[in-house]
Amino acid sequence: MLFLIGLSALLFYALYRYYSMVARYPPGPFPWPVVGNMFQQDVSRVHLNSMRFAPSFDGLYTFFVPVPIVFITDYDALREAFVEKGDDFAGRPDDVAMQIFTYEPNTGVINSNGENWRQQRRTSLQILKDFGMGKNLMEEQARISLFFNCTLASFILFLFCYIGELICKPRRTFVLSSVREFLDALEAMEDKDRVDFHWPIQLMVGNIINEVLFGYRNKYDDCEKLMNYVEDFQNWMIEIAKAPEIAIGFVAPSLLKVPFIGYHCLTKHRNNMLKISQYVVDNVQKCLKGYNSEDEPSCFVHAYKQRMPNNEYLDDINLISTCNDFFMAGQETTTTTLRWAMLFMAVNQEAQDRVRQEIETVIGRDKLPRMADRHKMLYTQATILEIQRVANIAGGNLTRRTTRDTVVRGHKIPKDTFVSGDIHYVMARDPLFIEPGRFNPDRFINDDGTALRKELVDRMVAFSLGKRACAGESLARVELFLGLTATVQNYRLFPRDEEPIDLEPMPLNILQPKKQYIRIEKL
Ligand code: HEM
Repeated sequence: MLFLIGLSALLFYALYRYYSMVARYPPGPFPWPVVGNMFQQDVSRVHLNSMRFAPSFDGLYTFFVPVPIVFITDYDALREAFVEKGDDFAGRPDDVAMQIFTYEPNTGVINSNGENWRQQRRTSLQILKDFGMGKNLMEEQARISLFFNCTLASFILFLFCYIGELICKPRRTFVLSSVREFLDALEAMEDKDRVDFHWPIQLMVGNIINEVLFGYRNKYDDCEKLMNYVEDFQNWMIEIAKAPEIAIGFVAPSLLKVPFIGYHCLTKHRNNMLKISQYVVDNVQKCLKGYNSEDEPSCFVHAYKQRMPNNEYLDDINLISTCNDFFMAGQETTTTTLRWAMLFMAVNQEAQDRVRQEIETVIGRDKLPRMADRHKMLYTQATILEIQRVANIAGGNLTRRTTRDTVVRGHKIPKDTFVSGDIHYVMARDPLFIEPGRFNPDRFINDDGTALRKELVDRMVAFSLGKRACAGESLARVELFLGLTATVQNYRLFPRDEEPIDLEPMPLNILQPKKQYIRIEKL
């Protein structure tokens, strides 16, 4: 009897402790002791979890798997957390997933923390900017209008500066060269009635990041190593998604120290990642052999190396890890979005015609589109926003970690809590997206057709928000714009009569379309 009373008291105390812990987090679906909400989630379709749970809570909820993760599902709450309280949400977890994915602990951009992350991210963004990604590419427009407005003296000064810059800093055309090769590959296809865009897009995007990082492109008929990297990486992602044993590392990280458990839950998967990353390591090392500190850097590796003497955080391991991050993050995301783009264009003939009409008016048929043209192409911009919104490729966003105790929407969130900014849910369910399931680029354009609707553009959060938002956004935007417009300028895309297009994504972390074919017609 005494034993039973003692056991009940212990049980009661354990329950009290558990639910006291639960009460420290924002409310969410009821968690059961020990297992939390683990059995309430759809592991293969994590992006659908918030569809079930978010409507019952006020923009954020906690899910225990069994460690607590706070999901932020409302745009304003996401802004409050990631932008207004950006520093509080700028951490990444140091959990088993991060150990599997990172080249070395706390190196590179995606998974590092603190000052090392800040320095790697800042340096990478500066290098990309120097190479003309983002703003610089768009400056051409401003220069041309300056040409007509200035006085003679300032015009001569401007001309000297402009020519000087052209000589010293030759404008790189990483993206355009790869887009041209992509069009050549389409041209060379014999059967245009049955085109799978996967590999042509994958190689275009892979070559762009390859050239940015290592200074060279793979020829289409000699790119086995790049293709192996892509295939191995995809298989590895599928393997990880189907490896329930990794969950042990989340539930009881201390068990990872036990050799057998540690090997199966962590080391085996990590070793596979290191094998795949050998492509990046080899390329970085090859690139470093050709480095000369006196030369103008022609690729990311050289530019990073040149900065090393002036920054104690920049070293060879961080260089490899950062290249690894950019190579990984820079391929599947943009490739998947462009693959969806081609399918949406084939399904939505009217939208495709309107994009082509705009290309013909602004650019014509004879030259390839440039980023500078984008500002005159409102409908095309709206179409790309809508493609990203409907494709909604991030099944689960990268997890953040709170760096201190903080508050969102009046709910306390303790330091070191894992947080997921549920960008998938925001793009699929924000009330400003009327009929969210319908592909409708016009939703992004104001009533008189003169500008984009800022409040909706802000809610297209595919690149996430705040200090940890996508570091490759400017490059990705260039790839999406040039990849899509160059295709539509040169080809008409149709569904095949005998094969309707399937817009249901595959259940992976990055929501890819299923393998399928469309018909293209040269213009
Ligand atoms: C359509 C294409 C892309 C999409 C939708 C996308 C989306 C994202 C998202 C959602 C995140 C996580 C942000 C967060 O923690 O809240 C992220 C992070 C990141 N992305 Fe992208 N991305 C794309 C393309 C790229 C490209 C082309 C590169 C590299 C060239 C890149 C490099 C990175 C890096 C390095 C991070 C980590 C940033 C950090 O932790 O500071 N991404 N991206």
